Amino acid sequence: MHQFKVYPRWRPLSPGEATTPEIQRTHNQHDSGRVSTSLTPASRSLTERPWKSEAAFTRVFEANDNNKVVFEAAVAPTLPHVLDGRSCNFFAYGHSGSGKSHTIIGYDFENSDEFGLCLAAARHLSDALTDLNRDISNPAEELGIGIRVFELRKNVAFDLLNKRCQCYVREGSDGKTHIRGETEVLEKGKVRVRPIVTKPCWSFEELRQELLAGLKLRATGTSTIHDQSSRTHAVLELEIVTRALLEARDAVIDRQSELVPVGKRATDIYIEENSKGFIQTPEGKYVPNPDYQIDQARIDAAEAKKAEFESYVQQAEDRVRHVFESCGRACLGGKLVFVDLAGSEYYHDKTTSAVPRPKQTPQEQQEGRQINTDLLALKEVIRARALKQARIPFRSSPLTMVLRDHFLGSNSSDSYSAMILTVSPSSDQFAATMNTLKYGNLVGVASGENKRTVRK
Ligand SMILES: Nc1ncnc2c1ncn2[C@@H]1O[C@H](COP(=O)(O)OP(=O)(O)OP(=O)(O)O)[C@@H](O)[C@H]1O
Repeated sequence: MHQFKVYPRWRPLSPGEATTPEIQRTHNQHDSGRVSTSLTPASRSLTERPWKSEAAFTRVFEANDNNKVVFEAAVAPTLPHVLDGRSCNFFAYGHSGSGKSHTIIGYDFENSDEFGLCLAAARHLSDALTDLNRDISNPAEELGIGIRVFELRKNVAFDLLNKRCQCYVREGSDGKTHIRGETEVLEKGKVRVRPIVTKPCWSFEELRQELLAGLKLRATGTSTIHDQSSRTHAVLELEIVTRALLEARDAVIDRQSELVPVGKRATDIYIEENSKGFIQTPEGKYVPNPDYQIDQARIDAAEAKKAEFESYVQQAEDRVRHVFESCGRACLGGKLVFVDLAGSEYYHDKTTSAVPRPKQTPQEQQEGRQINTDLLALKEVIRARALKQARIPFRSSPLTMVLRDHFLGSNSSDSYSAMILTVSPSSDQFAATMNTLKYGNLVGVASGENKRTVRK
């Protein structure tokens, strides 16, 4: 069964907010086990009115719950699924400064009680893999954690483990999502279409260093962290890998890269022959050119070459499948995906939001529209999955395209996702907090829907 849980997390008042009154909130547990939340503003105004969610939340974390409490409740129960080879996804959503980075990445890399969810999960996974590796003698089969970190803005992914290189989110002819960068020319004229880099880590310490190095790029690559980081979705992926798996996947990228020019040449020859073989009449119709006989043998030779290179890709993909089948470890390919979603200040749902939007520049408005599209698409994907619809609208936005494989995973009928809604208790932030909880409420309700309760 696909589970999607939503957890509001209230952060403490910051030192700057110490004298501000707190938003009054009460939580009510329903028979379903889910929790509803009621908010009361410090003072009544047109935009700040009491609001009550539906029974949409699994549990509410209060300001005195540290990262360890959140990890134990929301992430730790999913680790057995990851060690069984499945994908588990965690989203943090909230206004700028509400605690998304504190929750997902954490600011304390020494005190394990304050590790962000990603690092805490990596430490637990690492410990589990150390145990599993004890009886492995072949280095190619040693289990490690492959880490990928990128920021997503529109359909561009900035690879934080590869100098913020730009990659583009596209759907391939195989129907899968590919995140690929420019074509690199290597030695001996070999070409390679650069993928998002996977850094394999064979110890927790190695992973911590890779993550820290990548996150530094997130900060220095933008003008101010708080202003800019809220306008992108940050994606951190941890996957259980072996050297054999990474090598097999690299071979797929190499074969696909080799196919690109061969496929292009076949297309070019086809177009060239057909543009010579037909002419346009004065009436605008295309008819065979009496002065040129299409060279079908040339087209066929190019197509045959393309088919040959496609078969190399197929063989490389078969090799990846073989690595999975012969590994004998169910955990191979198990994934944890953490997404620090763009700031909720950009989200606006016209059916629910009475919250005025902050004044934005035209560029911010355009980015805001894209973020809105992403977040609505995410909600619709969650809803379609809860309803077990045959067609899940993954193509609706680059964010949902990127998440497609993670949602489907190796066993789409048994996956797990959760969203942490980070909110500020400061009454100054009432509108922002309510906006975040409203989105979480929609997601929570959507994920709880099933065929019997579907609303027209
Ligand atoms: N639950 C919490 N407990 C203690 N401190 C917190 C908590 N949540 C957030 N903070 C503190 O609040 C500040 C802002 O949090 P954070 O940087 O995580 O916000 P953010 O939502 O990621 O912002 P942005 O989207 O702008 O990057 C940080 O100093 C962080 O340590």
